[in-house]
Amino acid sequence: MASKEFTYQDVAEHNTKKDLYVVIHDEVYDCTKFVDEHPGGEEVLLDVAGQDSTEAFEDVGHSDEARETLAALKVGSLKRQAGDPKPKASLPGAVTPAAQGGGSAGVGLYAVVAIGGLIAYAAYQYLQQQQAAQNA
Ligand code: HEM
Repeated sequence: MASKEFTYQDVAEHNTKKDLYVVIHDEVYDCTKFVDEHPGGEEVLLDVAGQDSTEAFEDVGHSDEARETLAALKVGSLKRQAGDPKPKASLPGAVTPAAQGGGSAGVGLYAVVAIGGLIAYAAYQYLQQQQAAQNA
């Protein structure tokens, strides 16, 4: 199978029904011949023509058969360059957890552990007192 490298700009040029490339999981697929056969209709493919359609493809929950069809349409892989749209999983401008002060999740976790510890300690103390009271 061809393993040509495409830039996002290369793929973006193939954005018509007669020449339709899409990017899914950073691989490039030529859906030109498939667009008329797509059980989900041609519209959805035209909507994502020349773009990253990873999210659209995954949201539908395509079958293994669909994934096999997809594999057969592969023409190469995507070569990301600076300034390209980010992979669909992280939306443009989205704040990454690290930039958001990655500590916050950790602090929350510490708080849960600390509170859990306090509760356990209080329960232990309480039981000790109960036992002491019984033995008295
Ligand atoms: C580009 C490669 C794609 C391939 C090879 C593909 C293939 C298929 C196949 C084989 C089915 C039949 C059901 C199944 O086996 O899961 C299907 C259904 C469907 N596809 Fe795609 N698909 C592609 C892209 C997309 C995209 C980008 C969308 C965007 C939303 C989409 C939307 C749908 C929908 C909505 C159905 C359900 C149709 C129904 O059950 O009535 N597909 N696709």
